[in-house]
Amino acid sequence: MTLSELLPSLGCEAADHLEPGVWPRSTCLGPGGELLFAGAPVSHLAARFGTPAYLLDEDEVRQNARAYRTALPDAEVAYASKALCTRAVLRWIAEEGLSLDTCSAGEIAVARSIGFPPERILLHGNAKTPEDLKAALSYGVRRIVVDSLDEIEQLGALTTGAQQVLIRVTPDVAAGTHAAITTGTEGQKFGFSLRGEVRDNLDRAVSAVLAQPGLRLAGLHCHIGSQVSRVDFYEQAARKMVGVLVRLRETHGITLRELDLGGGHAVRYLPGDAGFDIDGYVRRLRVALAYECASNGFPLPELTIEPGRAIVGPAGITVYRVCAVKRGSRTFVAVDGGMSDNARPALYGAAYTARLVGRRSRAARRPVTVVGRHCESGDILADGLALPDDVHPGDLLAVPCTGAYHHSLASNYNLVGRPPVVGVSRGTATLLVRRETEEDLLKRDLG
Ligand SMILES: Cc1ncc(COP(=O)(O)O)c(C=O)c1O
Ligand SMILES: N[C@@H](CCCC[NH3+])C(=O)O
Repeated sequence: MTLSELLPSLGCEAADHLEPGVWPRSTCLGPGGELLFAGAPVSHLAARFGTPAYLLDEDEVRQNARAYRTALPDAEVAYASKALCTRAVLRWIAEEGLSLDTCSAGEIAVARSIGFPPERILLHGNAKTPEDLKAALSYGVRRIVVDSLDEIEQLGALTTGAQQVLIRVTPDVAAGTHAAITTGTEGQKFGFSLRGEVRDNLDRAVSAVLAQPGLRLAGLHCHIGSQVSRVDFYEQAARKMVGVLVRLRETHGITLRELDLGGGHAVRYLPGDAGFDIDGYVRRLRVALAYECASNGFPLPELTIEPGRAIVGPAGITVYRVCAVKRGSRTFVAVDGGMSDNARPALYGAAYTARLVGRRSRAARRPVTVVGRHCESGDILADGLALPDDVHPGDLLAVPCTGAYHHSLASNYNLVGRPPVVGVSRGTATLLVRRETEEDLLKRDLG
């Protein structure tokens, strides 16, 4: 049954009462201002699981994963688990046939605990610890993406078999995103430089890998950044990377077969945000790769991509309860969460929208600043947001597009326990990660 068929039976109004493009596809407004999320009333979920809580629409995660598989049937799509790494999410990803991009022994442990096939896992990181490398080797992770000469030596010393590696390259493509999540330019910490004069340059990396009997060089990797909406930056990166493959054939006599172009595809946090055109991306990538390969007589490489945010971000919302409303030169609506469950405004100046849920108000709307409970004046969740003037303590607020880099970036600042993750599918809610309690926090403090 499609959502539009389902809406009347749920007593839903048209979904277009919500800001377009930023709420999960299954959300709609029900009677009395109720927000229905994946078929369940958000106020019921808040009563059952408490607030703040991360709610995740399982079907949307699966649909987003499937959309990549459909758009790129001949490529490997590896979900970047740093966006949200829980056992249930990795199970859905495995069932949808995706691969997995991990970046620590911890993420590998979660993948291993649900039996995620190791031949479909990659390990990333600019500073992999011996524990990270050993975890990857002991689970049989198929590809390790190496990021420094030191790592190549350390990995070479740990392997006896034929561990496949990709070399991470700095393609020097600026991705038009926030500086803190731009990862493909010279002068940031990731990848081997294409410049010959620096110590950790690509040619040295290639020679170093080829000199290690336990390593087998399978291909190259690059990742230009995150929350990137312009497809032409990926096209630029793809062209450059083929150029690099061609050059390595000339200089080192090797024809590398794998090309991993990373992730970074943008999502909409606000109605005016650009988002990401997957079909346009696929079209332009195919043309760029085909053209560059054909004109250099180079075989089309096997392609891998690593979207994280675009798969889980739009499938999640966070629900908060209002603790206090303070009216002055500015009106502050303070909620029971904040920068500990959403670090993105403080880290990247990220902007969000929010809406009152669970009741309908006829009061005039006025701009407010939604703030968190933490001891910092920068703990702002949404600014200039139009909320009904009668917003009061006890009200529920929902914030969309919180499925990626919210739970995974959450902290215990001010010793606030991290919120639960609740999976919802067709009206049924399941607790995926429980709320962190004071007991949990005390247990770690050994006095
Ligand atoms: C190597 C690598 N691949 C994939 C990703 C996923 O990025 P995103 O969640 O923006 O798709 C990241 C994070 O930016 C990354 O560092
Ligand atoms: N944490 C960033 C994304 C980082 C991507 C990882 N390389 C964000 O929330 O936007």
